[in-house]
Amino acid sequence: MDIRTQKTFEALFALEDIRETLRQTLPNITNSEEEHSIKEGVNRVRKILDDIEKGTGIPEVRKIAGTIDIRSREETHINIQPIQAAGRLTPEARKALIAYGDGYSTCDACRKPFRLDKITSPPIAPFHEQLASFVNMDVARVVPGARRGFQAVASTLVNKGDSVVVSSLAHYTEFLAVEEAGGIVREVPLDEHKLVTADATAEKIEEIKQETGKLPVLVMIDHFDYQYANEHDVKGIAKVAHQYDIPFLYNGAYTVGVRPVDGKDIGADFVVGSGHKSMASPAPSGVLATTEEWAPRVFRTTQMTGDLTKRKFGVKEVEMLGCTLMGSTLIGMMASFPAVRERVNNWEDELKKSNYLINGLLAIDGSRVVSEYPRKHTLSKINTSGNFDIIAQEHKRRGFFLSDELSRKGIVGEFAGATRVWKLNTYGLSWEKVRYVVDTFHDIADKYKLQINKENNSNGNK
Ligand SMILES: Cc1ncc(COP(=O)(O)O)c(C=O)c1O
Repeated sequence: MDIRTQKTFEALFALEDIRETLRQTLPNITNSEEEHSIKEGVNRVRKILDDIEKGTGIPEVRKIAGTIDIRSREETHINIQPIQAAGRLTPEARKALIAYGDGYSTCDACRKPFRLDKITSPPIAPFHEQLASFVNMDVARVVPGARRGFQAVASTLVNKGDSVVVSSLAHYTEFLAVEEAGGIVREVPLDEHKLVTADATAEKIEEIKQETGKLPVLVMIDHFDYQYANEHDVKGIAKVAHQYDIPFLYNGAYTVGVRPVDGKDIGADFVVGSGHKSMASPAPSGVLATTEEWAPRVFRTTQMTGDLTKRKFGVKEVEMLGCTLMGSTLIGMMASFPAVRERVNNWEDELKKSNYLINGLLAIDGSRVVSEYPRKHTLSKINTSGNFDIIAQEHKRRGFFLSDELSRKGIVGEFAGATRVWKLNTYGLSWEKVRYVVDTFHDIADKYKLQINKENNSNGNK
């Protein structure tokens, strides 16, 4: 959706808000000053809509947008922030946030068997089915963040002292989930390309078996890690895990919602995704999907009864603590889902843009890409200690000079002050914006007399 359409949508929404206030207040208005100010508000929104039509309205929109919690960064800037890109909400999700802000607003039509994933109005039950088929698994639940997916699986499978195999680039939340269950994390070392391989995973499993006399109870690997966004051989690793009869958890925090994910093809027993990282959804949200085989264990229902009252709690799922996401978090996720389901098909183009930008940076003498290259993700880590950081040493603003230069040109999101090793993300930026970012970096390089090799901008040296 282009910015103009989005603005129109937002202004319409603000207008709707004012209309609602009018509807509620008008019959009681005795105070002509109040009436006047409401009418003035309506006129202001009308003017914004006119301005948008003429293409002149953005600053005015920002004023009113502030009142309905619209962030100004995406309206007036190009944001290359590394972890926010694919979690940014669609206008539909923004609308859902307000409409379903009340926590139990999803529960009006909750009928027997009284569980979130069984509610059909709004269509939460079909959404769960769509989520499962989106990642080609059998059963799915929404969870408050990928970390709660790890937690549910670890709590189900891991007993005190059990080993769990993770990558040595695993996210800290995987460690916490295992720790909480009483398990011990064992990391697979990286190879020289900073990748986790199937062979290294097999060696680690053998090592654990030798040392403890027991096999690990779970292998949990990030498809793309959070450090470099390098792609790890999840399919090969799942195969190894299964050769030992160990279940495999696929961490798709950086994939589910941005590129196609086929859990069955990968050989995953569990697929975990993050709504606020990669599914244009409000935080905290995520998905845990599994197979028919594992669903009865990880989504087991309670056996508890009240000792005095003999109450039973029906089909409430233990690991989900009954129900998980409610209100606007869930409806926001659902509102973005049609767009998310569609956008995964654009992944190849997203990768072209990512590589275009990285190549543009590599063309500046002294740049290096720390992530694997060519890029297989839109998140990348780069090293500019050989160019921008040298300028920073002499500059009166030190490391902040680069952020100053970028934000002067409307580019934000890099870690302010970081001119050595830093991350950026191109996800969702149009070609026009990506080209503009590259041109801006080149302009800054020119200004500070750095060498640019425009013909040879595919230098991928590490
Ligand atoms: C690789 C990876 N896994 C898991 C997580 C946790 O995701 P969530 O915030 O949805 O719990 C993150 C968050 O940054 C991550 O980078």
